[in-house]
Amino acid sequence: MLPTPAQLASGIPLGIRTSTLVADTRRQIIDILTGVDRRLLVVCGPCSLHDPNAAIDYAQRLQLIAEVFTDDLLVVMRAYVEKPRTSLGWRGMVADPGLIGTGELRNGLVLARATLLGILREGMPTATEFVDPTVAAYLHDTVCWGAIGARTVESPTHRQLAATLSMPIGFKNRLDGAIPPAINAAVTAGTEDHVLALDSTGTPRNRLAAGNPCPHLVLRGGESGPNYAPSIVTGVAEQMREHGLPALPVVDAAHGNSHKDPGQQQVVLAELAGLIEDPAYPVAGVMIESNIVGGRQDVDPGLPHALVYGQSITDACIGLDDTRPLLTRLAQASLRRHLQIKARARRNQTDRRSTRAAVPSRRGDSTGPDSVGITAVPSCAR
Ligand SMILES: O=C[C@H](O)[C@H](O)COP(=O)(O)O
Ligand SMILES: C=C(OP(=O)(O)O)C(=O)O
Repeated sequence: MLPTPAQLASGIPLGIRTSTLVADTRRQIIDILTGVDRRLLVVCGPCSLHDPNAAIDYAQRLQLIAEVFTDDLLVVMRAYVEKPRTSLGWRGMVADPGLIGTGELRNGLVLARATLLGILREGMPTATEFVDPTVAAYLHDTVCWGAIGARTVESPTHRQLAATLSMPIGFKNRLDGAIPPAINAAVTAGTEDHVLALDSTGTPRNRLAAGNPCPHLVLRGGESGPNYAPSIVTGVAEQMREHGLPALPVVDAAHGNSHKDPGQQQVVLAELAGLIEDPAYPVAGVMIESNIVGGRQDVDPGLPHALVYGQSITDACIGLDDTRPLLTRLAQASLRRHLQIKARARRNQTDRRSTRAAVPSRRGDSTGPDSVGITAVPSCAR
């Protein structure tokens, strides 16, 4: 028998420092997604975690880089312990920690929870994709940002799962590039609903899910091509607002936006940095697939542990040496965007002052909001 979620959590508990980090980061991410916090969210890290030591090592190295940019970036580490596959393939640390397909789920759950906690202990906030709703019951409290991926975005079960989760959830556009299913998912997940869910003792319950506190979109490109062009991103932000979901989208520089090619991912990130400087480009963040060593490798079934340390066994990633300058460039873009918004607000204020001086009878009129691309909107959280 497997442990219940409560049994696993009591063996590998969150401490005060780590649970505070999770709660604070969730709040900060929501503020960024809704334009209250001016920084850029950066979800950055390996495509998947297979080696706990390398994962903690990456977290330590990323933390040292991220702490330099805290004024301009909120860096959250991709800590993906479940992998959705197009067809057959390794399904991640939870399902197959031994990398040989023997399904050691007990070890997988222990290793995944311990690794997520280890990353938090290094001071790095965590991001993951929720693939199996039952697994979510074991890990959700260790996660600051969550994704529902391109392969599951239309699944009612995953939308209901997101409605029960308290971290902001990003919904990816479909593999073929279709965006409306992700908008439908965000609307559904943001709505209160009765769902069948396991409680921490593993007992099935008819639970009233509050709705996700900040459902938003992740534009990951697709078979129809990349989807981070300003016209697409602006359209998505507008549609979300029309649905009463004020969260700005995140752009995934990997996957369909760069054909899983880390060289192309760097090109996309450089382009994104240029776009982000313009306050009219309404994005809250970017996603990067990065690892200690760039590229990818196959697991040899006969020698599953003869692997290059710190290199992906799923999608090819950008190496950390190349990730550092990209984060520097994104921080610069985030700062420039902020300075442009401030300069524009100052110009608007001066214009209003001169209008008032010219038309003294309009005393008492409302000045109205500044006309900048990213304005503070009410928080998603209810
Ligand atoms: O992010 C990782 C992969 O893109 C995802 O798990 C699917 O991979 P696959 O198409 O190789 O199965
Ligand atoms: C599988 C992933 O992404 P997508 O759903 O966009 O393919 C991922 O981010 O690991």
